[in-house]
Amino acid sequence: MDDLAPLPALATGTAAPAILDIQGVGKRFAFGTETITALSGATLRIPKGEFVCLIGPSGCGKSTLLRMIAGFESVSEGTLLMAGRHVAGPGPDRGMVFQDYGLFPWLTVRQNIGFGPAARGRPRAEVAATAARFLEMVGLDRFAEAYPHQLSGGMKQRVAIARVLANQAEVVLMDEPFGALDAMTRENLQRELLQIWESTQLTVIFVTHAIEEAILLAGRVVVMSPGPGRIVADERIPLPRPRDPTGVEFNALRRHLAALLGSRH
Ligand SMILES: Nc1ncnc2c1ncn2[C@@H]1O[C@H](COP(=O)(O)OP(=O)(O)OP(=O)(O)O)[C@@H](O)[C@H]1O
Repeated sequence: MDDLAPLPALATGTAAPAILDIQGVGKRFAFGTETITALSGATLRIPKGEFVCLIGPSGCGKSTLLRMIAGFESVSEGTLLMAGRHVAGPGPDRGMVFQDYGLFPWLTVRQNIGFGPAARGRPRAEVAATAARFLEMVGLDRFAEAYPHQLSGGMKQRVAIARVLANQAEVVLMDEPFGALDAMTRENLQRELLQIWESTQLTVIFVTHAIEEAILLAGRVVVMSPGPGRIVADERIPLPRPRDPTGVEFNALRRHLAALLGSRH
């Protein structure tokens, strides 16, 4: 792929390669005459198929890390490898889902979902079949010819997820994707996202402020702190799914993560 520069020599160790290998990654921004260190020394090894949540207070560099993985921001220090290759820019193998949906308002739902394959010049029949498959996966067949302004927030977010999947993303990067939705819609989409994740080989990296959302969804929760942004903990969530937020173990994890965050959530 031309957006990922191949390494001169790939490691050939016996361990399964991580789909994302983040080693000592930092990000500095020039801000007027100052330099802001948004992230420092982030190290994470994420195997294919993992569901990882990033949590932490505002300004701890969650979005910055996600944007570097997406290839929207360069890396100031350290190395960031996707499938063994340096990330040098955006690519269809990494899809981003934003809180504000980011749909093309002039395209129908079907056209939004088929946008990536169409833009890459895939044959028309293949684009149509791909769009139909993901329309069905997110339950929006009936709204295929609707425009984004005719959809609810939850439906728009389903389109955004389907668009990323239709583009054959291997890693889905989600930046507080359900933050703007009402509680019931959020719960439905959390459940649907887990179903999609379980039925595919996707790797999901999901940013949230909400401890409960992280424990509901993730196999692993990465806790970050600000000033400068750092990874301060990397916790497994050993509970079987579906998870019960009223359960004793769930609550123990909630208290544990709140203590790590140093706050009273
Ligand atoms: N383009 C930029 N130029 C200058 N500073 C930036 C830029 N982008 C981010 N920052 C700074 O980097 C730090 C981390 O920002 P980031 O958006 O990654 O945090 P976050 O944890 O995602 O916050 P939130 O939860 O509020 O979205 C902040 O201090 C922010 O002001």
